[in-house]
Amino acid sequence: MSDEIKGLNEECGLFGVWDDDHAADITYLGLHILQHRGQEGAGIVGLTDAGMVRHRGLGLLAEVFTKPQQLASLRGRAALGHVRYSTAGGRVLENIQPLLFRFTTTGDVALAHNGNLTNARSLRAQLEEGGAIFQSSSDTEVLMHLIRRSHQTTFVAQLKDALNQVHGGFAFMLLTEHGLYAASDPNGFRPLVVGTLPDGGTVICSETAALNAVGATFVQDVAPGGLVIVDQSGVRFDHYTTHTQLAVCSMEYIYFARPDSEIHGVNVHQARVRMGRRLAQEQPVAADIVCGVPNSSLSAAMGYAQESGIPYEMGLVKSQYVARTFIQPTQALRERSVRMKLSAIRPVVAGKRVVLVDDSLVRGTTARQIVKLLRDAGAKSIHLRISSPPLRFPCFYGIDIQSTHELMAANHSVAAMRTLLGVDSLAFLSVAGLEQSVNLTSTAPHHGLCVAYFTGEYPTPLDDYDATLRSELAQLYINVGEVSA
Ligand SMILES: O=P(O)(O)OC[C@H]1O[C@H](OP(=O)(O)OP(=O)(O)O)[C@H](O)[C@@H]1O
Ligand SMILES: NC(=O)CC[C@H](N)C(=O)O
Ligand SMILES: [Mg+2]
Repeated sequence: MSDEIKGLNEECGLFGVWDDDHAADITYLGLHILQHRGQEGAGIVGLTDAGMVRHRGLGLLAEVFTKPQQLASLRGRAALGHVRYSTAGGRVLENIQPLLFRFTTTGDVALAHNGNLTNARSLRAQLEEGGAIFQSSSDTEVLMHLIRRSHQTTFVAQLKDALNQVHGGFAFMLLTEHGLYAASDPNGFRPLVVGTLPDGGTVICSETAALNAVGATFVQDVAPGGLVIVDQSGVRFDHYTTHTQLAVCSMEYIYFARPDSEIHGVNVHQARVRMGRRLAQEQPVAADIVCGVPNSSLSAAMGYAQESGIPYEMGLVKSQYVARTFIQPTQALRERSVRMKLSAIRPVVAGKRVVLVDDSLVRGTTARQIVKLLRDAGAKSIHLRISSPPLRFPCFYGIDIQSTHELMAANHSVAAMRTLLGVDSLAFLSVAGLEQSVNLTSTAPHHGLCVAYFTGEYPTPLDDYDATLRSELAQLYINVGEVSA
């Protein structure tokens, strides 16, 4: 499996329904709202009168479900869906989730996962040694093998046993004939929420935006270490461990999640506006206009403009029909899609001193292209402001950066990046500024956020990834303090 671990992928979206006649259709709609979380593949398993039926494929949801019959065949009172962006295991059909396991004695199980397991490689090696035969190369599958090998006697006890053996980032959902189950890792890295449908059914999914879209009412976030069990007796909020410490992925607030979602009570758009405001306080500059980089930085740009008093302008336009660049799998594809995706509005930027606000700088592809666009359109000066701290360390909990090699800020000082990007000034939000802007009500370190990609402080041991990271870091230029040049 190690050869197949990709360095350039990110997260996934989960959506499950229990006890509604339209479970599969609702799941389809919910996945559509979560499409931004994964574009490599999609799948839905429906619990039908004829047992569990699955339809899955590579590509966007609309590319996978092309005929009404594909969805109709999944109809029943429960369903589980997934949109994938791989973190471990290749972009091949057998890794597209939900994974479906057929058991003639105990009934079928569908499994879906958002996150990345840090000890999957070593667990798999042990399991294979013991005779396990895997059907995929994704990290996700180890959970099912651990469930089946558990000596506990009930499914819930076996599941808890298995959840205590996997490490890293996970929001897991499982569907059986008897219930829908959802679990969050002990740090709650990835978002996962529970809602109620108008007719009393239950929805569990990655983001509240998907609850809203299907008319469900938010009930609560799945707690770190929590296990939610939904079956004929209702919804139970249980847990598999009490050794927990909230460390929500801060990149969810910065970039991944939809602005209309709420994670642990914090609206994503409003958090981004506060990041922009704080950035304006920390890194002011004299300029004529503030422009965001559509889409994800528009909230932060608005915040920067509000706080600085510099007019907010639409300097860049985005084509609606090009997918997110950050999660395109190769550098060549990323560069091409940035060019196809954005263009400058010449009369807005010509002759102006522009504060360009983006939410993150990963490889620098987007910023390099935009600077060129703005210069070509006649901008007088460009002051790039990033509403997150410099990304200098990889993530092993589900974001698509598993190596320092591709991180611009891990390989260059802020001053060197300013020159490489061709901007007049460059500055980032501080880690404290980020934490206070998100403003989670948590007493955990970093106000309940994971900021490992900025500070190198990982909330958990890195298991299978530890040795590689250490050797990479030993070779790097990293000066963690500096945020402006
Ligand atoms: O430094 P880079 O490697 O270019 O990556 C960073 C960029 O990628 C993301 O945008 P993306 O275009 O993926 O999505 P968006 O349209 O939602 O902002 C992010 O918002 C930055 O703009
Ligand atoms: N991005 C994700 O959450 C991916 C889930 C899982 N690690 C996979 O690669 O399929
Ligand atoms: Mg962007």
